Amino acid sequence: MTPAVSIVDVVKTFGSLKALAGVSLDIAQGEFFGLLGPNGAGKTTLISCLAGLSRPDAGRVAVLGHDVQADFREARRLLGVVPQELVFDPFFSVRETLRIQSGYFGIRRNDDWIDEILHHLDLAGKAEANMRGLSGGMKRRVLVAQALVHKPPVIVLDEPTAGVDVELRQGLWQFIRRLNGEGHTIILTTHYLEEAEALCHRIALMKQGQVVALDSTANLMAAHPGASLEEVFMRTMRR
Ligand SMILES: Nc1ncnc2c1ncn2[C@@H]1O[C@H](COP(=O)(O)OP(=O)(O)OP(=O)(O)O)[C@@H](O)[C@H]1O
Repeated sequence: MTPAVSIVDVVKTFGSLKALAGVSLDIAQGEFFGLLGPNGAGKTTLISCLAGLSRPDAGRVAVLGHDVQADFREARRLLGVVPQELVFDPFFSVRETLRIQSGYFGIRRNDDWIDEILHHLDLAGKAEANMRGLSGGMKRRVLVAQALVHKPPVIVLDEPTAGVDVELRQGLWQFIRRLNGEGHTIILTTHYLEEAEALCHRIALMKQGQVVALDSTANLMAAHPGASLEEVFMRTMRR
């Protein structure tokens, strides 16, 4: 089966800094995949290359077989990205923001799906509120909603729960799990390692632009009996 995501020998430099020093990784369709690593490891840079927002110096990235550079529109359509940074037009309401995002993908009359997403993200009561009036955690949930408007088969979440309270985090994971159960591939970066441990089938640990461990969550844990994923992470990073 075509991988959901195929990353081959990707290098990305910023001046003398190698943010990605040759990363290769396949993520299968339907996986719940964790991309973990300390600040500056290269996770967001890799996601930017995947989303076509950043051009690698070398290597190839494809989404469901569509090359991100050569076939950008199709690759982008297959991908939903929840970015780390909160960037919005403050004058639009939540619903308008989601309608505009739907329009980018050529989707009209998307309100049934928009309402369903808003319901699952506990934002239904805020549909007509202006973005500038939302709290940080609510804005982050709108970012998640924005990534889902076009029902992408591959969903990338870059630290989606930063600043989201415990109850809503649970609701968010329930919804993401459901989407995964329905066949969507999920790629998650997070610094909450207990979340990654509970959710991800397979994990890549990144350090200084390289993948330093890549295995099923069960195998990673079995190699360090009695240790939590946080301890496995710390030991791997110290090596
Ligand atoms: N546009 C840029 N210009 C210069 N350096 C950059 C740029 N984007 C990223 N970097 C550098 O590349 C390295 C990898 O950054 P990246 O944001 O990918 O890390 P990360 O693993 O996502 O970290 P975090 O967990 O803090 O989000 C860092 O050293 C960062 O400073």
